[in-house]
Amino acid sequence: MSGQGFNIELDNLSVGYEQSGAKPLEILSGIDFSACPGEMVALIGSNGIGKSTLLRSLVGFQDYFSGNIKLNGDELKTIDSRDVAQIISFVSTENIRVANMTVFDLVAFGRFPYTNWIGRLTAEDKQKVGDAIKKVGLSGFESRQTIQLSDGERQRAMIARALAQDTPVIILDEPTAFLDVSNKYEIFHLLQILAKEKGKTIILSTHDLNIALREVDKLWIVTETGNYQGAPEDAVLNGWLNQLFKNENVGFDLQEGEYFFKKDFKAKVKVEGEGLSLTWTLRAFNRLGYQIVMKANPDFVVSVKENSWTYQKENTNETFGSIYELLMFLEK
Ligand SMILES: Nc1ncnc2c1ncn2[C@@H]1O[C@H](COP(=O)(O)OP(=O)(O)OP(=O)(O)O)[C@@H](O)[C@H]1O
Repeated sequence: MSGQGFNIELDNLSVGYEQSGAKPLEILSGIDFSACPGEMVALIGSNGIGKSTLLRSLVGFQDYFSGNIKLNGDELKTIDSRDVAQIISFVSTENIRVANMTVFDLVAFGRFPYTNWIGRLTAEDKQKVGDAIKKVGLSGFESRQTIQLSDGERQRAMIARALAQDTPVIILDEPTAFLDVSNKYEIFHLLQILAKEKGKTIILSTHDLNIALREVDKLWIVTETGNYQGAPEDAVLNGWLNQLFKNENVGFDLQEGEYFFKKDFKAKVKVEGEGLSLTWTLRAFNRLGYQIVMKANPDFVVSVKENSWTYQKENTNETFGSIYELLMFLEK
């Protein structure tokens, strides 16, 4: 199946949980999303909105209530589970706590849909396992026990297991949750290469919105008021990202392409200068809740030169050698 690309279509899908003695608990409904081969999709939404529930339904780990999940036009429910394992691999936060075994054996588990009943690996299986370990940057870790790995290394090993499974669709639930920022970017980049070079359909849930906005082809957005899909730039321009959080203090900066926390302004500042020193001085004032003004009467003015920051207010004129010193002066 690995050579064939797969379209995924969710049509008026409703997902949730059966509850004994009570009516079923619907978590998400009216979901109309799609993804095609070569596309990397990020599923985003606030904590507890139902991202994991949706992904678990998508891989067949739990039943959905109504609507359709179609893989190349075939309803997921009608596909044999062994065949599904050759179409979709799944990396979840739950199976991160794996039993202790070597990295090689963990990744080799990815070959289970192809091995015979005793799970013997062929030379081709072993090569795919080795390639997957190399791709996630874990060469040299093959015989390391999984309990001797950091959270980030274990996360990479789980991704390698999905790569070894060599399916046309890879679904990952928060694959970058435990990683530092450089590793987050590397994993996004690696998945993007897999999508583009191998035509895989990749769907991942994430809270790393700023990275997702820069790296993925499409967003699936679930909110309390509606569900949306489109390019990250469509999401920004249509205001969908503003609906993600109930917290009215969190806003989305359309120019910067980043979320920010709304604060009451402390004072109005006019900042003069140029280049990177100016950019980062403005960032610092933003962070501390100063309103930056161009024309309105400022409460004070700061002039920025390469390595000096001069504060001017009425008769006071003070020069500082760093942003930190300037801020200490202002905040005291
Ligand atoms: N087995 C279960 N039975 C009933 N409700 C559940 C079950 N598992 C999760 N839920 C509920 O379903 C809702 C959605 O949970 P889910 O884990 O899908 O959210 P999520 O968007 O992935 O959240 P997060 O970003 O915090 O990981 C939550 O209210 C959760 O409490």
